[in-house]
Amino acid sequence: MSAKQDYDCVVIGAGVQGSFTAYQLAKHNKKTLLLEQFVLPHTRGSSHGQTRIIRRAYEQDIYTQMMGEGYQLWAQLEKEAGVTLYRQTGLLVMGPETSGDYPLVKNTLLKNKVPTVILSRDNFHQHIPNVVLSEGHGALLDVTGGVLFADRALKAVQDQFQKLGGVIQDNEKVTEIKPGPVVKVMTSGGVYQARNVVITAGPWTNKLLAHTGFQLPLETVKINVCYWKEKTPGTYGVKQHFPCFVVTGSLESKEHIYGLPSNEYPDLVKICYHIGSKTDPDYRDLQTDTSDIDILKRYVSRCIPGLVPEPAVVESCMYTLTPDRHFVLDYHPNYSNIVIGAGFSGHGFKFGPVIGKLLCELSLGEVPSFDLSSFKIRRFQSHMKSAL
Ligand SMILES: Cc1cc2nc3c(=O)[nH]c(=O)nc-3n(C[C@H](O)[C@H](O)[C@H](O)COP(=O)(O)OP(=O)(O)OC[C@H]3O[C@@H](n4cnc5c(N)ncnc54)[C@H](O)[C@@H]3O)c2cc1C
Ligand SMILES: O=C(O)[C@@H]1CCCC=N1
Repeated sequence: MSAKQDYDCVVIGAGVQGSFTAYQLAKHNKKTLLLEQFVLPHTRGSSHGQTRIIRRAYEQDIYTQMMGEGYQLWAQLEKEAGVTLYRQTGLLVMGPETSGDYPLVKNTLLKNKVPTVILSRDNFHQHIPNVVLSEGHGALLDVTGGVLFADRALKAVQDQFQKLGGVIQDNEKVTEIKPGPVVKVMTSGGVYQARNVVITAGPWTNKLLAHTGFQLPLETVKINVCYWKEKTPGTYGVKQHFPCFVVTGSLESKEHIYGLPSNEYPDLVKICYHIGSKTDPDYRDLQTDTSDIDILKRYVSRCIPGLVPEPAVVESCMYTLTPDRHFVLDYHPNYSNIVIGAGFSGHGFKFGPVIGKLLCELSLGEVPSFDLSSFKIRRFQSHMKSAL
């Protein structure tokens, strides 16, 4: 085992959140180490794949407001790295018009003056051909919604971090954390110490937190990432201005479905179900439940008639869910020099640059740029158990 190396901050986990946090710390001239258990790039966590949706359409103001800054920070990274990371397609939101999330999303967009087009049932078809709007559903377009090029973004932020002098050690799993005024981090390849540690370990968060005698109420689920073939190539393509879309749910309709235009694989449209089956991140391939694919097949054949209602490609990914589906952005309850960013609940990618900024602010002891009360650990008081 190599000799101890000292850093101002060690960030554990090089997914989107850890990579942006490390980048922000390096921007603040902190000597920063980013540790990743797998060889980069990898497909075993939550941040891989070519695309993610970016949007301001949310039920809660806080996310819509955070994304106001999010768009600016994505543009800044595009400029710094000289790459395109965002493609504007618009985001189509459909859902029961008077119940569930749709009216909340509509209200948030209008209240926050986000460019929005409300589609009526009469003009829906003219704007969005080849999609059937379900009975009783409303529809709107979050105009600046679109696609983020996820793999490219991860590489860009990690490259920028290294250009700023940051160190990435991949293929190096953290095996132990010894908290204290100086935290000791043991890995499969070395021992490091730092005044501050940030844990951004995605689905493995609780496995790491166990070393600190603490557990969060997190659940990891596997998502089947399905791609559906266009009957006529290009029908739902970015070049045809087909938007990203989200079908919001309600108590009666359990549809929580989202999709992105065909782009990454020729003639294939990515459409996924937002609810997955419980898994262990180290054994996710053993989770073989496909009931989500059955729900998607029925939706595709009913509402997206230009697609073959049988997935042509199925990949996999994981969500790390909190009970209320809001993030965890907070200090460790027992160690103020350990910051936790976790529980991104299947909607965290677009926030990567903002989360990186916020976790960096927490780690530096600065006042965070946004009110983080929705993201505090103490909201789970009744769920939490000590691992001590
Ligand atoms: C199918 C799918 C679709 C999604 N769609 C969207 C979308 O359209 N828009 C959106 O905004 N979000 C979306 N998300 C959510 C978003 O991708 C996640 O919220 C985000 O990627 C979470 O990032 P993370 O950094 O927290 O986790 P991860 O990417 O999992 O990163 C954690 C990292 O920590 C590493 N690690 C863990 N333990 C250790 C250890 N002991 N030592 C060293 N390293 C360790 C892991 O290997 C991993 O690389 C989607 C997610 C999925 C799965
Ligand atoms: O976060 C997103 O935008 C996507 C779409 C809705 C469900 C989850 N991820």
